[in-house]
Amino acid sequence: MWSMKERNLEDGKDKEMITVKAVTLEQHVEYTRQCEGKDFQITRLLGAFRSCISENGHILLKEYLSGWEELIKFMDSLGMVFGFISQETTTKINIMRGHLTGNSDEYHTLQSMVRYELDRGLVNFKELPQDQVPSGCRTLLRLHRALKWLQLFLYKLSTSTSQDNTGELCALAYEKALAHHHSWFVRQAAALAFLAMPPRRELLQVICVREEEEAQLVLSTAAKAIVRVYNLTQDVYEAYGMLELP
Ligand SMILES: CCCCCCCCCCCCC/C=C/[C@@H](O)[C@H](COP(=O)(O)O)NC(=O)CCCCCCCCCCCCCCC
Repeated sequence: MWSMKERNLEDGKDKEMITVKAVTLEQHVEYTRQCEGKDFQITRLLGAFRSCISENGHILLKEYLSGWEELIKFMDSLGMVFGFISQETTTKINIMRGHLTGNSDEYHTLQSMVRYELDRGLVNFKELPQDQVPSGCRTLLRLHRALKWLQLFLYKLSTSTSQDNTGELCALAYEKALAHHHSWFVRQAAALAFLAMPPRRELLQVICVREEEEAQLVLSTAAKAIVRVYNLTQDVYEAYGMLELP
């Protein structure tokens, strides 16, 4: 049933799809009221990553960072094992917030940030001196790469079953999207964290979804919203030759 509607969207008959989705997503939002005590809510994550795209396809940095802050809440709700990943994410967000403070016009969108930092020679195309604050371009690139991991993981989770091991899904997405950007030490630490991933059913409870169909809808909708953000960001980094900033 779900995949039939999915195909309709791909065939361009998106009106019916959006109506069906809106109703079902509404039901999910209604249900999430029962989870209001929880810090993390995937609908908030979805909201942030949807609203961070402006009408002209620019990435709004404040909203983008709010999406990341939701992800930090999610990691924190999973326990201490994920602390180093959450801490690393927080460090990157704080660098970005530091840039935004007092320069809100220059750092309003990804596009304005890139222009501003390039015009002033603030982007290091060679190794960064230890005492220098990393540029917004370099810092956001790290988050951007991790977003690819998230997109793959959410997609895998949406198409998986209760028999699938979530840690393995994490590891597969990690190998594909992120591992080659990380040192040996970080890769070992990530592999250990993946072993501690809760089973799918528990994960769905954290995400606040009840049943399979709802899980597929919510996860795949979130994955699609993130793909859009990822692709727009990737285009900018590619256009300016900044995909490998050290
Ligand atoms: C909850 C499961 C979390 C799995 C996360 C998968 C990614 C794991 C690798 C993270 C390693 C973090 C350690 C530090 C890495 C840094 O070396 C490295 C490079 O930075 P540098 O160039 O400044 O040195 N930093 C990074 O790559 C930034 C990593 C940011 C990690 C963000 C992970 C977000 C995970 C969000 C999980 C949410 C799942 C939601 C499901 C509904």
